[in-house]
Amino acid sequence: MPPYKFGSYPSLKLPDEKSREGIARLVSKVDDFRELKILPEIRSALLQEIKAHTVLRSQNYINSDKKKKTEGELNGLIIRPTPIQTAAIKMINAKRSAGEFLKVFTLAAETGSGKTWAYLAPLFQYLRLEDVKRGEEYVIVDRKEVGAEAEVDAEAEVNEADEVNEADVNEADVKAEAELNEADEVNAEAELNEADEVNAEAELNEADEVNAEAELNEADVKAGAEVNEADVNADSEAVEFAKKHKPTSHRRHRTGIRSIVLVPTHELVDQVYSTVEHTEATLGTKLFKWDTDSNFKVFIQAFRQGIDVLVTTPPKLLSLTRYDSVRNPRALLGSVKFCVVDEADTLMDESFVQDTYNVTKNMCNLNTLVFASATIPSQFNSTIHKLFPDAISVSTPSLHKLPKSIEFRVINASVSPYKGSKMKALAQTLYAIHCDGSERGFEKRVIVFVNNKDDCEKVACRLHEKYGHDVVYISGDDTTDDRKAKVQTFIDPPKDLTDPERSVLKVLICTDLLSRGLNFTGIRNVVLLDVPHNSSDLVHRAGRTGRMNQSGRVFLIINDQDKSHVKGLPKVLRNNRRLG
Ligand SMILES: Nc1ncnc2c1ncn2[C@@H]1O[C@H](COP(=O)(O)OP(=O)(O)OP(=O)(O)O)[C@@H](O)[C@H]1O
Repeated sequence: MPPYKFGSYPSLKLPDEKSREGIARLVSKVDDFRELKILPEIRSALLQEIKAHTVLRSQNYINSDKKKKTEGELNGLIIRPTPIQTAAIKMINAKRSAGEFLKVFTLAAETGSGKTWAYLAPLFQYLRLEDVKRGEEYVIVDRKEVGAEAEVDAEAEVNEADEVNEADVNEADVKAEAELNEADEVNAEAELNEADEVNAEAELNEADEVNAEAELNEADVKAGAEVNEADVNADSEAVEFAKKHKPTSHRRHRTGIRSIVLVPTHELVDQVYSTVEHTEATLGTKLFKWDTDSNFKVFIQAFRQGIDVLVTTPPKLLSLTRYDSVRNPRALLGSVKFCVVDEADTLMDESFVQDTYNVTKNMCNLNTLVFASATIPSQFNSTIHKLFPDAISVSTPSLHKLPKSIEFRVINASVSPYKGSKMKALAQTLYAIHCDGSERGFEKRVIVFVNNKDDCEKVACRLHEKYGHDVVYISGDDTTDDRKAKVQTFIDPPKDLTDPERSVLKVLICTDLLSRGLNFTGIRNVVLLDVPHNSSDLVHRAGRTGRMNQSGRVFLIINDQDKSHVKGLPKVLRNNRRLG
């Protein structure tokens, strides 16, 4: 078992005020990606990907009463860094002092605030600079070819010294907090390392470890993992070099996995993979998705040629170690330098923590570990700080607030006309959404969350049989493909209606599993049929709408028994307070 406790995370923890203030100052100064220290090709890949796929493109369905934007207008959207993107890029990319090896960050910001790019930009930057330091083949950038972009970049070059100072100030704040806590905390990191060493030794002693035919040769991986870590100064030289050069198409093969993004669900594997995939052509990233439909032989081939970014779930990653040719997890993961644990509070809760721990402990050459989440439960926070006392919190000023763009309504099913029936209240709410004249010309989609998996079917059958709604539900019997197919209708943009006067409503009934991280495109209405078990669940479920400050509505259906649980909620929402 991991050397720490885990739990159901009843309350949320806010980073200390000093560190929040420091980050607010940092964020307020930046309004353009060009002001951030990212390499031009990474910035262009980022802007291109966001422009083409941002949820902001769904404004035509969500605000159907406003003038429809043309494709040209949508393509001309001005993309500015969100607060978490500014803070994360600045702090993760900040220069490290000599001797600093593993750096751990927790990124926390409200749902739909662009956390994926907040960790992907530093990840790409890390990979690119590592290439430079290894002396990969590069050609001098043709400035004319790169054009105005590169020139603007040269002009906008950030004053590196200032930036590092700012980051240092924040880091110092965070460190101060960690020191205060240190007295009453066991040094869990030491325990972790010790446990690792014992494990590693045991593994090395295993008779079948010496397998001449092993597909994954540990020596190769270690060789592949060899980067001049101590030479921190090489970083700034590499930045300068990379600005003037770009990679040739024939980069050297390097066995192993260089970075991993871990997520909790297969749907999220697809989502993150497709974001990275959109940059493949621009950045030449070699990526791999290890998921239910992946083939081991294909994986091994990709591994031998080198994987820049692997997207997977912890249990799936662990499943690789069950193949005869992958006996030693360290041989598999020893080359990983940058790891992201997305939806971190889920991946560190009791359903995942063992697997997350088992994979990360084998990343023995890790340089950067990023935990990203929209919520920081107290227990999660203390776990991270026990494991990594120097972990740096990067969180935004609006953390744990529901996005202002969400209109939140509480419906009491105990009163007339529902007379205690939550089903009646739900059916009535869906009927009202169906007829409200919004999302004109498009199929409307609504997501209904319940607390228990078994209730999905019951609710779906009642809605369909008694009220005639077009409903799909997530069932425990679904295969991964079944589930993905059901969810896809809600992730894709809505279909156009041939007759705009007709209103079509589709309903998805699901549990918390689908509340994490998924970008449902243009979903304007979310219904919570059960009161979520805790603030975290409330934040994530509500956060499937109102993404990137778009408008959205959340309906919470309660009855008299629930009343005491949500007593404080209206006030919190009215005054835009944080959930605790
Ligand atoms: N700077 C930006 N400007 C406009 N749109 C953006 C920007 N950054 C990301 N987006 C878009 O915002 C949407 C939400 O991004 P993302 O999924 O990364 O949010 P998140 O913070 O991870 O959400 P969650 O907490 O639910 O996981 C995506 O469609 C993404 O393309």
